[in-house]
Amino acid sequence: MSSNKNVALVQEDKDAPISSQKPFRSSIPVPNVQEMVRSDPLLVPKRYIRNEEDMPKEAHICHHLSSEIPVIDFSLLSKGHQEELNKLDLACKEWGFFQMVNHGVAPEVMQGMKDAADKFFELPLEEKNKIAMPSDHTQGYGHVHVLSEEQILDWSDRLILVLYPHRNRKPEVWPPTPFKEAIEIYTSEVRKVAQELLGSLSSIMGMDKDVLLGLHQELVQVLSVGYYPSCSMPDKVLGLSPHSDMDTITILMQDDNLTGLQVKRDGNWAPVKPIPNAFIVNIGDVIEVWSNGRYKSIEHRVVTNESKARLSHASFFFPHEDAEIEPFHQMVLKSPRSLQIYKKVRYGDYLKESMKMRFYGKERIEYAKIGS
Ligand SMILES: O=C(O)CCC(=O)C(=O)O
Ligand SMILES: [Fe+2]
Repeated sequence: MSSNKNVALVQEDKDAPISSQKPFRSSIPVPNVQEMVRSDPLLVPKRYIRNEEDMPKEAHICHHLSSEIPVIDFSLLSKGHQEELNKLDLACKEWGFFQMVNHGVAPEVMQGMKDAADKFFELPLEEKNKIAMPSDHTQGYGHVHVLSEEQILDWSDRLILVLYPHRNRKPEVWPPTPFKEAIEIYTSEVRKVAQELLGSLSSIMGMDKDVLLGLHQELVQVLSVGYYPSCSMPDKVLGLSPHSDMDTITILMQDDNLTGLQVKRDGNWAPVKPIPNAFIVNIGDVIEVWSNGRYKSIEHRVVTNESKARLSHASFFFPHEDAEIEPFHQMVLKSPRSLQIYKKVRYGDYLKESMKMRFYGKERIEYAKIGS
Protein backbone atom coordinates (compact mmCIF):
# COMPACT_ATOMS: atom_id res chain seq x y z
CA MET A 1 0.00 0.00 0.00
CA SER A 2 3.05 2.22 -0.06
CA SER A 3 2.12 4.18 -3.15
CA ASN A 4 -1.33 5.19 -1.96
CA LYS A 5 -0.23 7.07 1.11
CA ASN A 6 -2.42 8.87 3.57
CA VAL A 7 -0.68 12.15 2.96
CA ALA A 8 -1.71 15.47 1.63
CA LEU A 9 1.02 17.09 -0.37
CA VAL A 10 -1.06 19.96 -1.58
CA GLN A 11 -1.07 23.18 0.30
CA GLU A 12 -4.10 23.44 2.53
CA ASP A 13 -5.90 26.69 3.03
CA LYS A 14 -6.56 26.38 6.74
CA ASP A 15 -8.87 29.36 6.92
CA ALA A 16 -11.01 28.59 3.94
CA PRO A 17 -14.56 27.73 4.90
CA ILE A 18 -15.21 24.06 4.41
CA SER A 19 -18.59 25.01 3.14
CA SER A 20 -20.44 22.98 0.62
CA GLN A 21 -18.63 25.01 -2.02
CA LYS A 22 -15.88 22.52 -1.41
CA PRO A 23 -17.59 19.19 -1.18
CA PHE A 24 -14.22 17.65 -1.92
CA ARG A 25 -10.73 18.94 -1.58
CA SER A 26 -8.95 20.49 -4.57
CA SER A 27 -7.02 17.95 -6.57
CA ILE A 28 -3.69 18.13 -8.26
CA PRO A 29 -4.03 18.06 -12.06
CA VAL A 30 -3.97 14.65 -13.73
CA PRO A 31 -4.45 13.53 -17.35
CA ASN A 32 -7.84 13.23 -18.95
CA VAL A 33 -8.45 9.49 -19.14
CA GLN A 34 -10.98 9.57 -21.95
CA GLU A 35 -8.50 11.47 -24.12
CA MET A 36 -5.68 9.11 -23.23
CA VAL A 37 -7.75 6.13 -24.35
CA ARG A 38 -8.85 7.95 -27.47
CA SER A 39 -5.27 8.60 -28.54
CA ASP A 40 -3.96 5.13 -27.62
CA PRO A 41 -6.52 2.51 -26.58
CA LEU A 42 -3.79 0.12 -25.46
CA LEU A 43 -1.88 2.49 -23.24
CA VAL A 44 -2.24 2.04 -19.46
CA PRO A 45 0.37 4.23 -17.73
CA LYS A 46 1.97 2.94 -14.56
CA ARG A 47 0.17 5.53 -12.42
CA TYR A 48 -3.08 3.67 -12.96
CA ILE A 49 -1.86 0.15 -12.20
CA ARG A 50 -3.17 -1.00 -8.82
CA ASN A 51 -1.29 -2.71 -6.09
CA GLU A 52 -1.75 -6.46 -6.13
CA GLU A 53 -4.37 -6.47 -3.35
CA ASP A 54 -6.56 -3.91 -5.11
CA MET A 55 -6.53 -5.46 -8.57
CA PRO A 56 -10.04 -6.55 -9.46
CA LYS A 57 -9.34 -10.25 -9.52
CA GLU A 58 -12.10 -12.58 -10.63
CA ALA A 59 -11.51 -14.78 -7.58
CA HIS A 60 -12.71 -11.97 -5.31
CA ILE A 61 -15.84 -11.13 -7.27
CA CYS A 62 -18.97 -12.87 -6.02
CA HIS A 63 -21.37 -12.81 -8.95
CA HIS A 64 -23.89 -14.95 -7.09
CA LEU A 65 -24.33 -12.19 -4.47
CA SER A 66 -25.64 -9.67 -7.02
CA SER A 67 -29.15 -11.06 -6.81
CA GLU A 68 -29.07 -10.77 -3.00
CA ILE A 69 -28.65 -7.00 -2.99
CA PRO A 70 -32.01 -5.83 -1.57
CA VAL A 71 -34.63 -4.26 -3.80
CA ILE A 72 -36.87 -1.70 -2.10
CA ASP A 73 -40.17 -0.44 -3.46
CA PHE A 74 -40.16 3.30 -2.91
CA SER A 75 -43.89 3.69 -3.54
CA LEU A 76 -44.63 1.35 -0.63
CA LEU A 77 -42.08 3.08 1.58
CA SER A 78 -43.58 6.48 1.04
CA LYS A 79 -47.02 5.09 1.94
CA GLY A 80 -45.50 3.94 5.21
CA HIS A 81 -45.89 0.18 4.57
CA GLN A 82 -44.46 -1.48 7.64
CA GLU A 83 -43.17 -4.51 5.75
CA GLU A 84 -41.23 -2.31 3.31
CA LEU A 85 -39.86 -0.23 6.18
CA ASN A 86 -38.64 -3.48 7.77
CA LYS A 87 -36.97 -4.36 4.48
CA LEU A 88 -35.31 -0.95 4.45
CA ASP A 89 -34.05 -1.48 8.00
CA LEU A 90 -32.58 -4.83 7.02
CA ALA A 91 -31.06 -3.49 3.78
CA CYS A 92 -29.32 -0.62 5.61
CA LYS A 93 -28.15 -2.97 8.34
CA GLU A 94 -26.93 -5.86 6.24
CA TRP A 95 -25.86 -4.22 3.01
CA GLY A 96 -25.81 -0.44 3.31
CA PHE A 97 -26.88 -0.63 -0.33
CA PHE A 98 -30.13 -1.33 -2.13
CA GLN A 99 -31.78 -0.91 -5.48
CA MET A 100 -34.88 1.24 -5.43
CA VAL A 101 -37.77 0.66 -7.82
CA ASN A 102 -41.02 2.62 -8.31
CA HIS A 103 -39.29 5.83 -7.23
CA GLY A 104 -41.57 7.96 -9.36
CA VAL A 105 -38.91 9.73 -11.45
CA ALA A 106 -40.18 9.48 -15.03
CA PRO A 107 -38.08 7.29 -17.36
CA GLU A 108 -37.98 10.23 -19.82
CA VAL A 109 -36.40 12.45 -17.19
CA MET A 110 -33.75 9.80 -16.49
CA GLN A 111 -33.16 9.20 -20.18
CA GLY A 112 -32.99 12.94 -20.82
CA MET A 113 -30.17 13.23 -18.31
CA LYS A 114 -28.36 10.20 -19.69
CA ASP A 115 -28.60 11.39 -23.31
CA ALA A 116 -27.44 14.90 -22.45
CA ALA A 117 -24.49 13.56 -20.44
CA ASP A 118 -23.54 11.14 -23.23
CA LYS A 119 -23.47 14.04 -25.69
CA PHE A 120 -21.36 16.15 -23.34
CA PHE A 121 -18.72 13.47 -22.82
CA GLU A 122 -18.55 12.87 -26.59
CA LEU A 123 -17.52 16.48 -27.18
CA PRO A 124 -13.89 17.24 -28.07
CA LEU A 125 -11.70 17.86 -25.02
CA GLU A 126 -11.33 21.57 -25.70
CA GLU A 127 -15.12 21.96 -25.60
CA LYS A 128 -15.41 20.06 -22.31
CA ASN A 129 -12.51 22.00 -20.89
CA LYS A 130 -14.48 25.20 -21.23
CA ILE A 131 -16.00 24.14 -17.92
CA ALA A 132 -12.81 22.59 -16.50
CA MET A 133 -12.51 22.45 -12.72
CA PRO A 134 -10.37 25.41 -11.61
CA SER A 135 -7.63 24.96 -9.04
CA ASP A 136 -9.45 26.82 -6.26
CA HIS A 137 -12.59 24.68 -5.98
CA THR A 138 -13.91 21.29 -6.96
CA GLN A 139 -16.80 21.97 -9.26
CA GLY A 140 -16.66 21.46 -13.02
CA TYR A 141 -15.14 18.91 -15.36
CA GLY A 142 -12.03 17.18 -14.08
CA HIS A 143 -10.88 15.00 -11.21
CA VAL A 144 -11.21 14.99 -7.44
CA HIS A 145 -9.40 13.32 -4.54
CA VAL A 146 -5.94 13.38 -6.11
CA LEU A 147 -3.76 14.50 -3.22
CA SER A 148 -0.28 13.32 -4.18
CA GLU A 149 1.85 12.61 -7.22
CA GLU A 150 2.38 9.05 -5.97
CA GLN A 151 -1.29 8.26 -5.65
CA ILE A 152 -2.60 5.49 -7.89
CA LEU A 153 -5.11 7.09 -10.21
CA ASP A 154 -8.67 6.15 -11.01
CA TRP A 155 -9.60 5.27 -14.57
CA SER A 156 -12.28 7.97 -14.89
CA ASP A 157 -13.10 11.61 -15.49
CA ARG A 158 -16.06 13.45 -13.96
CA LEU A 159 -18.31 16.46 -13.92
CA ILE A 160 -19.12 17.72 -10.43
CA LEU A 161 -21.70 20.38 -9.62
CA VAL A 162 -23.22 21.67 -6.41
CA LEU A 163 -26.98 21.95 -6.90
CA TYR A 164 -28.13 23.12 -3.47
CA PRO A 165 -27.81 25.52 -1.85
CA HIS A 166 -28.07 27.78 -4.88
CA ARG A 167 -25.62 30.27 -3.42
CA ASN A 168 -22.87 27.65 -3.73
CA ARG A 169 -23.40 27.03 -7.40
CA LYS A 170 -20.62 27.99 -9.79
CA PRO A 171 -22.48 28.95 -12.98
CA GLU A 172 -19.19 29.36 -14.85
CA VAL A 173 -18.56 25.59 -14.73
CA TRP A 174 -22.07 24.53 -15.68
CA PRO A 175 -22.48 22.99 -19.13
CA PRO A 176 -24.62 24.93 -21.59
CA THR A 177 -28.24 24.18 -22.49
CA PRO A 178 -29.68 21.59 -23.16
CA PHE A 179 -27.47 19.60 -20.73
CA LYS A 180 -27.98 22.31 -18.13
CA GLU A 181 -31.76 21.94 -18.35
CA ALA A 182 -31.59 18.16 -18.16
CA ILE A 183 -29.49 18.51 -15.00
CA GLU A 184 -31.98 20.93 -13.42
CA ILE A 185 -34.93 18.67 -14.17
CA TYR A 186 -33.28 15.40 -13.17
CA THR A 187 -31.67 16.67 -9.98
CA SER A 188 -34.79 18.36 -8.68
CA GLU A 189 -36.68 15.07 -9.15
CA VAL A 190 -33.97 13.12 -7.35
CA ARG A 191 -34.07 15.66 -4.53
CA LYS A 192 -37.73 14.88 -3.91
CA VAL A 193 -36.90 11.17 -3.73
CA ALA A 194 -34.07 11.88 -1.30
CA GLN A 195 -36.29 13.96 0.97
CA GLU A 196 -38.92 11.25 1.06
CA LEU A 197 -36.32 8.60 1.68
CA LEU A 198 -34.92 10.60 4.59
CA GLY A 199 -38.46 10.45 5.97
CA SER A 200 -38.42 6.66 5.83
CA LEU A 201 -34.95 6.54 7.39
CA SER A 202 -36.21 8.80 10.14
CA SER A 203 -39.12 6.39 10.75
CA ILE A 204 -36.95 3.29 10.96
CA MET A 205 -34.76 5.09 13.48
CA GLY A 206 -37.84 5.61 15.65
CA MET A 207 -38.48 9.28 14.90
CA ASP A 208 -41.14 11.36 13.20
CA LYS A 209 -40.67 11.44 9.46
CA ASP A 210 -39.44 15.02 9.27
CA VAL A 211 -36.81 14.85 12.03
CA LEU A 212 -33.87 13.63 9.97
CA LEU A 213 -34.34 16.19 7.22
CA GLY A 214 -34.65 18.93 9.86
CA LEU A 215 -31.38 17.87 11.46
CA HIS A 216 -29.61 18.56 8.17
CA GLN A 217 -30.43 22.27 8.62
CA GLU A 218 -30.08 22.49 4.86
CA LEU A 219 -30.01 19.53 2.49
CA VAL A 220 -26.86 20.05 0.46
CA GLN A 221 -26.94 18.30 -2.93
CA VAL A 222 -24.01 17.54 -5.21
CA LEU A 223 -24.06 15.81 -8.60
CA SER A 224 -21.14 13.77 -9.87
CA VAL A 225 -21.36 12.38 -13.39
CA GLY A 226 -18.61 9.82 -13.79
CA TYR A 227 -17.20 8.74 -17.14
CA TYR A 228 -15.32 5.44 -17.03
CA PRO A 229 -13.60 4.80 -20.37
CA SER A 230 -12.99 1.24 -21.54
CA CYS A 231 -9.57 -0.10 -20.59
CA SER A 232 -7.33 -2.63 -22.31
CA MET A 233 -6.30 -3.99 -18.89
CA PRO A 234 -9.47 -3.97 -16.79
CA ASP A 235 -7.98 -6.45 -14.32
CA LYS A 236 -5.16 -4.02 -13.45
CA VAL A 237 -7.03 -0.74 -12.90
CA LEU A 238 -10.05 0.61 -11.03
CA GLY A 239 -12.53 3.16 -12.33
CA LEU A 240 -12.96 4.38 -8.76
CA SER A 241 -10.99 3.41 -5.65
CA PRO A 242 -12.71 1.51 -2.84
CA HIS A 243 -14.36 4.08 -0.56
CA SER A 244 -17.38 4.83 1.53
CA ASP A 245 -19.40 7.97 0.85
CA MET A 246 -19.09 10.73 3.45
CA ASP A 247 -22.63 12.00 2.90
CA THR A 248 -26.01 11.01 4.33
CA ILE A 249 -27.29 9.10 1.32
CA THR A 250 -26.25 8.69 -2.31
CA ILE A 251 -28.74 8.05 -5.10
CA LEU A 252 -27.09 6.64 -8.20
CA MET A 253 -28.44 6.28 -11.70
CA GLN A 254 -26.28 3.88 -13.60
CA ASP A 255 -26.10 2.55 -17.12
CA ASP A 256 -28.88 0.01 -17.59
CA ASN A 257 -26.71 -2.34 -19.62
CA LEU A 258 -23.27 -2.25 -18.02
CA THR A 259 -22.17 -3.45 -14.62
CA GLY A 260 -19.29 -1.54 -13.07
CA LEU A 261 -20.15 -0.78 -9.45
CA GLN A 262 -19.17 -3.38 -6.85
CA VAL A 263 -20.05 -3.47 -3.17
CA LYS A 264 -17.78 -4.95 -0.53
CA ARG A 265 -19.22 -7.99 1.17
CA ASP A 266 -17.29 -10.14 3.64
CA GLY A 267 -13.97 -9.13 2.09
CA ASN A 268 -15.14 -9.88 -1.46
CA TRP A 269 -16.96 -7.81 -4.06
CA ALA A 270 -20.56 -8.10 -5.21
CA PRO A 271 -21.33 -6.50 -8.60
CA VAL A 272 -24.47 -4.34 -8.60
CA LYS A 273 -26.33 -5.59 -11.67
CA PRO A 274 -28.51 -2.83 -13.07
CA ILE A 275 -32.27 -3.19 -12.84
CA PRO A 276 -33.61 -1.00 -15.66
CA ASN A 277 -34.80 2.39 -14.38
CA ALA A 278 -33.99 1.58 -10.74
CA PHE A 279 -31.84 3.80 -8.57
CA ILE A 280 -29.06 2.44 -6.43
CA VAL A 281 -29.06 3.93 -2.98
CA ASN A 282 -26.30 3.73 -0.44
CA ILE A 283 -26.00 4.83 3.14
CA GLY A 284 -23.20 7.31 3.79
CA ASP A 285 -21.02 7.90 6.84
CA VAL A 286 -23.53 10.36 8.35
CA ILE A 287 -26.25 7.72 8.70
CA GLU A 288 -23.68 5.29 10.06
CA VAL A 289 -22.89 7.80 12.82
CA TRP A 290 -26.52 8.78 13.52
CA SER A 291 -27.53 5.12 13.73
CA ASN A 292 -24.51 4.31 15.93
CA GLY A 293 -23.27 1.82 13.35
CA ARG A 294 -26.52 -0.10 12.93
CA TYR A 295 -26.70 1.11 9.34
CA LYS A 296 -23.50 0.72 7.39
CA SER A 297 -21.74 3.02 5.01
CA ILE A 298 -20.30 0.24 2.93
CA GLU A 299 -17.18 0.34 0.82
CA HIS A 300 -17.71 0.24 -2.90
CA ARG A 301 -15.60 0.63 -6.02
CA VAL A 302 -15.96 0.76 -9.79
CA VAL A 303 -14.33 -1.62 -12.25
CA THR A 304 -13.85 -1.00 -15.96
CA ASN A 305 -14.25 -3.26 -18.95
CA GLU A 306 -12.44 -3.79 -22.23
CA SER A 307 -15.10 -2.76 -24.66
CA LYS A 308 -17.42 -0.03 -23.42
CA ALA A 309 -17.31 3.26 -21.58
CA ARG A 310 -19.72 3.53 -18.64
CA LEU A 311 -21.45 6.63 -17.33
CA SER A 312 -22.97 6.97 -13.88
CA HIS A 313 -24.85 9.81 -12.19
CA ALA A 314 -24.36 10.04 -8.45
CA SER A 315 -26.43 12.47 -6.36
CA PHE A 316 -24.92 13.07 -2.93
CA PHE A 317 -26.99 14.51 -0.09
CA PHE A 318 -25.17 16.11 2.85
CA PRO A 319 -26.06 18.02 6.02
CA HIS A 320 -25.12 21.67 6.40
CA GLU A 321 -21.61 22.08 7.79
CA ASP A 322 -22.98 23.38 11.10
CA ALA A 323 -25.21 20.36 11.64
CA GLU A 324 -24.19 18.24 14.60
CA ILE A 325 -24.07 14.54 14.03
CA GLU A 326 -24.31 12.24 17.00
CA PRO A 327 -25.79 8.77 17.48
CA PHE A 328 -29.48 8.93 18.39
CA HIS A 329 -30.15 7.77 21.92
CA GLN A 330 -32.66 5.14 20.77
CA MET A 331 -30.09 3.74 18.33
CA VAL A 332 -27.48 3.49 21.07
CA LEU A 333 -29.99 1.56 23.18
CA LYS A 334 -30.47 -0.86 20.29
CA SER A 335 -26.71 -1.44 20.01
CA PRO A 336 -24.92 -4.40 21.58
CA ARG A 337 -24.44 -3.60 25.31
CA SER A 338 -25.94 -0.16 24.54
CA LEU A 339 -22.46 0.98 23.69
CA GLN A 340 -22.09 4.31 21.93
CA ILE A 341 -19.48 3.94 19.17
CA TYR A 342 -19.49 7.40 17.62
CA LYS A 343 -19.14 10.80 19.25
CA LYS A 344 -20.76 14.10 18.46
CA VAL A 345 -19.14 15.78 15.46
CA ARG A 346 -19.87 18.98 13.67
CA TYR A 347 -20.38 17.93 10.08
CA GLY A 348 -18.08 20.62 8.68
CA ASP A 349 -15.29 19.33 10.93
CA TYR A 350 -15.93 15.79 9.79
CA LEU A 351 -15.64 16.87 6.16
CA LYS A 352 -12.50 18.86 6.86
CA GLU A 353 -10.81 15.95 8.60
CA SER A 354 -11.99 13.48 5.96
CA MET A 355 -10.57 15.53 3.20
CA LYS A 356 -7.11 15.48 4.71
CA MET A 357 -7.18 11.73 4.27
CA ARG A 358 -6.86 9.68 1.18
CA PHE A 359 -9.98 8.69 -0.70
CA TYR A 360 -9.68 5.06 0.11
CA GLY A 361 -11.53 2.49 2.17
CA LYS A 362 -13.38 3.37 5.35
CA GLU A 363 -10.60 5.07 7.28
CA ARG A 364 -12.23 8.48 7.34
CA ILE A 365 -15.05 7.51 9.67
CA GLU A 366 -12.48 6.69 12.36
CA TYR A 367 -12.39 10.41 13.12
CA ALA A 368 -15.96 10.20 14.43
CA LYS A 369 -15.28 7.19 16.65
CA ILE A 370 -15.22 7.61 20.41
CA GLY A 371 -11.65 7.41 21.61
CA SER A 372 -10.13 8.52 18.29
O1 LIG B 1 -20.00 5.26 -10.61
C1 LIG B 1 -20.47 4.54 -9.76
O2 LIG B 1 -21.12 3.53 -10.03
C2 LIG B 1 -20.27 4.85 -8.31
C3 LIG B 1 -19.82 6.25 -8.03
C4 LIG B 1 -19.45 6.45 -6.59
O3 LIG B 1 -19.39 5.56 -5.80
C5 LIG B 1 -19.12 7.81 -6.13
O4 LIG B 1 -19.02 8.73 -6.96
O5 LIG B 1 -18.95 7.99 -4.89
FE1 LIG C 1 -19.33 6.32 -3.78
